[in-house]
Amino acid sequence: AVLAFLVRPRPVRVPIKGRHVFITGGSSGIGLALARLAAAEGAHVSILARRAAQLQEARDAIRLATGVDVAIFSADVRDADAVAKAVEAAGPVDVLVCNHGVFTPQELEKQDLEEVRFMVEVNLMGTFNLIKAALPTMKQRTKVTGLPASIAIMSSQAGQVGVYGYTAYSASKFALRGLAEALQHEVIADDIHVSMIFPPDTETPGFAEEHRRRPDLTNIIAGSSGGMKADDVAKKALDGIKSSRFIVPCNFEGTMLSIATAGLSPQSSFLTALAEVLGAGFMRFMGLCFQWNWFSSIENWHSKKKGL
Ligand SMILES: NC(=O)C1=CN([C@@H]2O[C@H](COP(=O)(O)OP(=O)(O)OC[C@H]3O[C@@H](n4cnc5c(N)ncnc54)[C@H](OP(=O)(O)O)[C@@H]3O)[C@@H](O)[C@H]2O)C=CC1
Ligand SMILES: CCCCCCCCCCCCCCCC(=O)[C@@H](N)CO
Repeated sequence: AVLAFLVRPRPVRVPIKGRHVFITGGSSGIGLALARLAAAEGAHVSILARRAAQLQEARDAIRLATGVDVAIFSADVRDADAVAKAVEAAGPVDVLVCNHGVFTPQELEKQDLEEVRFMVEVNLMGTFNLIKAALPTMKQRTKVTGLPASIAIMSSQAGQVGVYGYTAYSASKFALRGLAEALQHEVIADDIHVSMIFPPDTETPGFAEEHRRRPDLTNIIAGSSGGMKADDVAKKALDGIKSSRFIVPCNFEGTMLSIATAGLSPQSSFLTALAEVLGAGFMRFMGLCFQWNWFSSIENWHSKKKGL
């Protein structure tokens, strides 16, 4: 009862049907699955990505699957002006999904700073550009419609725990959490609810590309969490958005990880708050077990390499 009183922001339902859902990276993988799902649920969907041909393909695929036409916008999220133009052309947004992301795993020592900067600029600065562009009209819109709105940010389980080979990627995804926590304070008065999605490895075109060059140890450590299909991640993400959850885990390991890393994040579900309060000590213990296991893998890998 105490927790039911304590949890903030208060849980609300964010409706999807008939509302404008704007998804970046909507031409591929998780973003495409989410666009299809939102369209199937009766949303007006806009998708944004760089490559126009992929956007058109995505639009055709979504039309085939749902009979719905989505609006497409070609822009690089790093280009604030281009993003602002696209958002303006798309019209006021009810649900903004910042899903675009790039990931090229490599040990920091081997990775060029150019590539580090690329990940930070797309994953982090791109999200700033997008939110800055959409927020003013989103705020007006919640006043006019009287319905809660949502800003969802695609993080990763590598945004909850640092993983070998992901120095730049994890940094960019951890940064999004700071953005999201602070932003939730700033937009709650406008009835805008922030959600962070934390998927594990997910079968997508981007992941297939990534997998070809991922260091062995990244594969081993990321393997601690079961892989998922893009459609299943999209379903979890949309459910989380609709129920205005701040933290949205996608699989069982993700639920454990979210309890272990709850920190001082907002929590609108009193059941999850209860799990966090009661589970804190045990989950810390489990986290130490996982780290023990990961450091053992790293040690073994190095001694094997020396042995060769
Ligand atoms: N797949 C996975 O294993 C996991 C993915 N994630 C996260 O989920 C999100 C989606 O991943 P996934 O579906 O695998 O990715 P994909 O690589 O399959 O798709 C990425 C999408 O983002 C777009 N995009 C990339 N860079 C930019 C840019 N600079 N400006 C505009 N659009 C851009 C791409 O289009 P285009 O290239 O044409 O611009 C594409 O539509 C990412 O944020 C990723 O970090 C999190 C955990 C696991
Ligand atoms: C309390 C104990 C919790 C236990 C669970 C721990 C599991 C952590 C595994 C981390 C996996 C990181 C995958 C990142 C995927 C990703 O983002 C890339 N594919 C790029 O897109």
